[in-house]
Amino acid sequence: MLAKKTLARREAPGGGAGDRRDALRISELSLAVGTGERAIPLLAGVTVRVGRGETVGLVGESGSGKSLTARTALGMLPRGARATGGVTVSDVDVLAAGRRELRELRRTRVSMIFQDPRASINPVRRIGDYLTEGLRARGVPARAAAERALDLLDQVGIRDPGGAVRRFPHEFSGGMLQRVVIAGALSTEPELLLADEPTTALDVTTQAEVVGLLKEMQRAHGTGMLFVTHDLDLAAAVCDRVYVMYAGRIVEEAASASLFGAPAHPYTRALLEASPSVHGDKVEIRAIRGRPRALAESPSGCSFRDRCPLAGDECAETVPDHRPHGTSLVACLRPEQVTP
Ligand SMILES: Nc1ncnc2c1ncn2[C@@H]1O[C@H](COP(=O)(O)OP(=O)(O)OP(=O)(O)O)[C@@H](O)[C@H]1O
Repeated sequence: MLAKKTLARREAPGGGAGDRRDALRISELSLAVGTGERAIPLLAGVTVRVGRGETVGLVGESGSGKSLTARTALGMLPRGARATGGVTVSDVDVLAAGRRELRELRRTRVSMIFQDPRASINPVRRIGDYLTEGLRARGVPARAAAERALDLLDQVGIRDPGGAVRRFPHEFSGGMLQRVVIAGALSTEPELLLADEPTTALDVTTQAEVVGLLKEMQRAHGTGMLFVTHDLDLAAAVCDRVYVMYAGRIVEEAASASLFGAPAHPYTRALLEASPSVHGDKVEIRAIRGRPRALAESPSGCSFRDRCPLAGDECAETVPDHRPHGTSLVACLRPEQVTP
């Protein structure tokens, strides 16, 4: 009942996929820790946009900067980090926000789901308290918050919500607990959901159920979702658009269908060739040569050039700008050699 009311309210001002207002806008974000000669760059010129009701993937190998990028939307920067560029959630300037404003932002507009649900829930608090605290903090009366918790548990497929609210986290399996976390993340009807490898710790069947549930809930609530994953199959199945990260930079952006069908960056192509099922009937799996690099240790010019089969001398000279190629925006001097 409550969910339907919520839905109506969300859709009235043009919610869901039709809303053009961005849930998240990261513009030319650069991040470094340390100062002077000791400064270590972590991200360079990262631009990511998530529309309301849109699911946007952030993919790349371990250490490429996916989590750092996602966490900036919550104002969670590494200790001593300096950021330049812009990070806006709805109309809030995250980089300029004070502690109180950030707390408010996290309480009302942005939620995050991590890989391990047990890390997000206090083990000694009952599920009911976990679900109602965000609502209570927003001024929802105790009784209405309790009803809403039951409703949310029902929506995420927890049987016997009345019993579940009295139980503790250890009484749930990993998959069931991740459902509870999803219910908690959506309880405050955030405009933006950051999902950082939300299914990596789950077995394959549970993974599919949780992803299906996330999509369904996200659509119903008109929430924008930034979906961080190293799993291309999952990104292809879940995301409308995808950004590919390498060594602290975005190297390609495209609609999901075109990115996985016709990659324009040699790194995207290499990732696809290293992933058996996204690549369909091409059964030969080729590991990407060399190892992924952090931004601080990447070569001059294009960061990928020491692993790239297409690299030439000019790739060492400058960091390639993003330019359109086919339906992608790609940071490569030779995309026509990847997709003619
Ligand atoms: N506080 C910090 N100080 C220094 N370096 C950091 C800090 N936090 C992250 N890094 C480095 O920044 C890079 C990007 O880290 P990040 O966690 O964003 O990668 P990721 O793409 O999410 O990888 P994974 O899939 O393994 O989580 C890594 O090389 C990491 O070691």
